[in-house]
Amino acid sequence: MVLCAVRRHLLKSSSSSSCGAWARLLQRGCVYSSVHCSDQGEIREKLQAFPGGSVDLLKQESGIAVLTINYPSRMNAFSGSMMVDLEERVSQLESWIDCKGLIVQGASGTFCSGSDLNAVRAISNPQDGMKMCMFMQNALTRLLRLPLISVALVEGRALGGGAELTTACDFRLMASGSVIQFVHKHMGLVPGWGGAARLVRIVGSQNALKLLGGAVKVDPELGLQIGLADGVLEVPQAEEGAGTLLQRAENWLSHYTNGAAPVVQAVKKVVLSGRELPLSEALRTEKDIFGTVWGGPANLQALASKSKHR
Ligand SMILES: CCC(=O)SCCNC(=O)CCNC(=O)[C@H](O)C(C)(C)COP(=O)(O)OP(=O)(O)OC[C@H]1O[C@@H](n2cnc3c(N)ncnc32)[C@H](O)[C@@H]1OP(=O)(O)O
Repeated sequence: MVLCAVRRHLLKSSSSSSCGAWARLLQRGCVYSSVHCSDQGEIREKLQAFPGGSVDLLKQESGIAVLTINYPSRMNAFSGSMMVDLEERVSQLESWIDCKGLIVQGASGTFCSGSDLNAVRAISNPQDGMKMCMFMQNALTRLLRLPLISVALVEGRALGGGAELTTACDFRLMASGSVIQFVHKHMGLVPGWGGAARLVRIVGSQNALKLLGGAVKVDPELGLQIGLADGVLEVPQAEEGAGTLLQRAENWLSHYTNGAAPVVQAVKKVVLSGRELPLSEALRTEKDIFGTVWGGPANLQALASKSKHR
């Protein structure tokens, strides 16, 4: 059922060169099945009862958006309303036709300290916990499947659900002094927002077992060593200005997002299909996505310019 859903997303989107078709399909609902999604409205209402902070989206003309987890007084922990915010921002990104890239960051020098423990305490009964878990799994799976190239810019701490959020991006950039830590075991938990499944795919099962079993603090050096981090950025000196780290992340990301939006989106889609579909279906989907860029404006322009790849 999961595979069918993924293939439907990819095939439908590849039959149209627009990002909108892809977006509409994803917006239609859930990443798994209607069973998991039947309670979305109910849990959304419950989550809204735990307000505080916000998740802010800035879409830029460059095609790069910035998503900011913003609740500094709680180290950017996710309140209930922020979980709903996140899902809404993902919907907005799904319908952004010119999207190419996304930077996910935390406000005020730290990434995200997971779920808001005050909200967690209040909804600690198993039924609501499961619904919240599925709500966040759904939102983060859709985030990772966006037809753009995303990077988590980790400054300060990414703890618990914050660490899981980093794995819902294509890349992770760690600022000097930052830490990613799956603290779930210390909380008597395991990841439930899809973070374990994604972590295994990023660092392999041996490393994932070590990180989860030992609640290991991953600093930039270890992050690079095991492949959790894709790059390390020096935190700028105060006199260099507050926006500089973000600018550095934008520069880093631009290596992958330079070029025409349909081509960047197609790159993400072929990689996504390779990652999520069995080989025969991935090959068919790749062919269909190829068809959306073959003979397109960027392809014709490249052919006309007789470019050499030296
Ligand atoms: C999905 C599963 C999950 O995510 S479970 C949640 C996992 N996260 C955690 O357990 C984080 C718990 N918090 C901490 O370990 C520390 O607060 C960290 C983040 C290391 C920061 O320490 P420190 O720099 O000393 O600041 P502090 O403790 O004084 O925190 C500042 C204020 O922020 C709050 N805060 C922090 N994290 C959360 C959280 N997850 N939920 C709710 N509130 C949080 C602290 O309580 C503190 O608030 P206050 O100033 O005492 O009112």
